[in-house]
Amino acid sequence: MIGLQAQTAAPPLAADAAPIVEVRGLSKIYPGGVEALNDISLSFPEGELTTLLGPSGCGKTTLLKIIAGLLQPTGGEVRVRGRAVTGPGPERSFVFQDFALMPWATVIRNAAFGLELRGVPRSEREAVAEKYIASVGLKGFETKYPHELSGGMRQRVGLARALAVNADIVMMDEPFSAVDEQTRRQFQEDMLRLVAQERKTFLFVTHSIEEAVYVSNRIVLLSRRPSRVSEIIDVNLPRDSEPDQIRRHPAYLDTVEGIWQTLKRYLD
Ligand SMILES: Nc1ncnc2c1ncn2[C@@H]1O[C@H](COP(=O)(O)OP(=O)(O)OP(=O)(O)O)[C@@H](O)[C@H]1O
Repeated sequence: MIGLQAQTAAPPLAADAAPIVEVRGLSKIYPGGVEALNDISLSFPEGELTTLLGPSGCGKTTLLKIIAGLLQPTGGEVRVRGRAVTGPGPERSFVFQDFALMPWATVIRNAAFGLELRGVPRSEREAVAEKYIASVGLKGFETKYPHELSGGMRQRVGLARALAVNADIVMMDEPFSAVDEQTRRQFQEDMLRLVAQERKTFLFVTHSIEEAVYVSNRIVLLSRRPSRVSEIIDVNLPRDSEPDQIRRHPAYLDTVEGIWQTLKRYLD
């Protein structure tokens, strides 16, 4: 099938890139006995966007939070550039589902907050924040407060904050779930531009197969809880085409359909 290749197929883009994050034999049993992950092993190539896709409640957020160092696994380990993860680190940033903005702080302060926590002087951190506020399309909104922004704009502030700390790995947990389709598509374009320009590694969680196929270099399909890796798909789309052309391209349509056929098996 065009655009849908098992990991063992001819080396696509993703297979060429060195892994920046390695997950080995990861398991997570929550207190109370919920087994979220069971022996997950995965590697995430540097400079690419990998999406975790799977049935609701299968453990995507759990996996992302363990990689972020926000949650401890029950078994196994995560390595970033070969070093074991024991907690959060400056090379990883996390965009939360609810963006976690401070309501009493302006856009620029919110965007610069990660740098403020690191003790970066105000003028310096605001200069960096300004750059990323502009890059997510919010130039002119620096002095606004979160309640003066739409949901999509608040998400952009969350993204600007994650980018401003200049982490190599940006993790995003369903960042587009609460916005309208138009905003969502605009955001997808922003993200593709950032992946191309910033050369960062993005780890992305979404419920949308179409969104996953549109933005990803690689998609990891997870099974029902306790999650295991069901399939890894390298997405090869004509990225230099217009968005509408990409969404009509056989490679895009075949990949969406192939994933749907796999995920359907996990639905009750
Ligand atoms: N703190 C917790 N304590 C106990 N169980 C939890 C906790 N957090 C998550 N779980 C359970 O672990 C499983 C995996 O949750 P997780 O949020 O990682 O899944 P998900 O794939 O991100 O879900 P969704 O697609 O619905 O966002 C779920 O059954 C959830 O109820």
